[in-house]
Amino acid sequence: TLVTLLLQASRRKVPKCASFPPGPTRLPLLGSVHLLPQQFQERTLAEWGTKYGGIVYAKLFRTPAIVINSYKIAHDLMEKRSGNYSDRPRFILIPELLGWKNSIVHLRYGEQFRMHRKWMQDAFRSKEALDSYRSIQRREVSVFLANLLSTPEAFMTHFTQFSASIIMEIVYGHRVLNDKDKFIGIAERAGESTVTAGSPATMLVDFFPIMKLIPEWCPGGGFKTKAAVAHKYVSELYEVPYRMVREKMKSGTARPSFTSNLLERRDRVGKLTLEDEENIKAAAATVYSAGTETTATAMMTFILAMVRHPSIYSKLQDEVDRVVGLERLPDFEDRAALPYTECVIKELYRWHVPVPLGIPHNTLKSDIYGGYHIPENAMVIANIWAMSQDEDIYPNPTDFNPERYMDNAEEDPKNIVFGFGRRQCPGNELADRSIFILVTSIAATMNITKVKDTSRAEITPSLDFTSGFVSRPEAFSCEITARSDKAVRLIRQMKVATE
Ligand code: HEM
Repeated sequence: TLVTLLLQASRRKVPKCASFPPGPTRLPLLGSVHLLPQQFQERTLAEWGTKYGGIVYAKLFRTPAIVINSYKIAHDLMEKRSGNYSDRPRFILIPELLGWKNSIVHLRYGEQFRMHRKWMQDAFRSKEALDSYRSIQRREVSVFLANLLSTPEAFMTHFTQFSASIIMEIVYGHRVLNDKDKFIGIAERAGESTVTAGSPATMLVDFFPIMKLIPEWCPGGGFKTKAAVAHKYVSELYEVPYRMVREKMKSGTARPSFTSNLLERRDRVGKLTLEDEENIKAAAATVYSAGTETTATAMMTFILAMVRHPSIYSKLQDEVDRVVGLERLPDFEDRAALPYTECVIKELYRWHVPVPLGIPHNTLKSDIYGGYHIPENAMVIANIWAMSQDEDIYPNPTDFNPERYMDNAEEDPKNIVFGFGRRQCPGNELADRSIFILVTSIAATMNITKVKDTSRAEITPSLDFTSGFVSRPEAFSCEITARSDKAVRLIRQMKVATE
């Protein structure tokens, strides 16, 4: 009878008619990781898609993984069945060893996640909240344009300062005055050390939780040294700006912010617990780290695309000039009248997606899709990059071609690049508004051209991108110059008016 029961149980786990989706060979212990390179994993996972189909089954060590390379399948599972696909796998390295505790990015699907998600939705998805950030965005655009006039070659740094300043002010009410800002320094150290400590090799601990018990001095324990450095910087990011807000609130000098609003709400309903404080610190630090590099990356891609496609840039400038005129700079209200600009923005998201593999989801229960069995507790990896380059949705996907979206002919990439379902990026609207106002303001005031070598031949920047969680263009050069004296005057006037 025991044998019968066991047989029944195993039959229940994998229904007779359903097998796992096809996938690459799996070795004992390793699963399929021996087939995964350290760099540009999205490309290998996309090759698996070509070979085995839109849904692939693999094993990462002992963890079952479902790789989704097709937008339709991602939509069917992660959107339409999002109740089952919105959990995260248990990560150890980043939340436990690097100190990103209570960060929504790693929270399992449950009460605490829902609370953080609501905070994010209220602050970054409501029209009222988003509209209230416009004045900050306008001011930072004017700072950005003035910086671009004085040091155009440092455009990459200016984009980072732009997105960092906006988020610092929204999250902590702190106004950034220059690139030597103390809080930005803290956040950058936390971000950089997380990337260094979180390389694919050290991620092993996520698959072998037992490794976290290995002492630092033991062979194989080296990852813990890097993790300890990151932990120190991440704690600084959690604590220092938070304490600044608390102190300013006490002295009555705090500007309203994401952090001060959450604290006030808690204060109003009674005592603020230590647990509340931990959650608020984590939410604030997470917004900063999730929102800065991603937005800056999309803007770097915009410049790269425009240097390589001068005729598209002049068409964009023509539309902006026609709608906005030459007497003022573009504003958020102009958006509805700028259809070509809208297509350029869609295409810059798709042409090179900032977060190629998104963040893995996890199944809560087993499921059947297309006759295949999807196990419970499987890591679900949506290959956003593969979807953005899918020839069936976007013919000639490597071309930068804004016209493909005219008359809504092709899928809006915004449905892909920000992820899926209840985990979809809560900062998508804020990022999109920042990108709109930057794209149009740059088009209205600046010319972007290729640099020339000593024999005056134009140099086309290459299409090289960094590999990693966020993938941005490798550093490249271009000429950015003011379009006219009038454009320079408008930038100066806007700077004075928004200060
Ligand atoms: C162009 C800019 C951006 C891109 C491409 C981007 C992309 C993404 C992606 C792909 C995910 C994973 C979604 C999933 O799991 O399915 C994500 C999550 C997230 N993003 Fe963004 N993002 C951007 C900007 C921002 C901004 C500005 C903020 C903050 C205001 C932000 C905050 C977050 C947070 C908190 C999460 C985790 C959500 C959760 O786990 O529930 N992002 N983002």
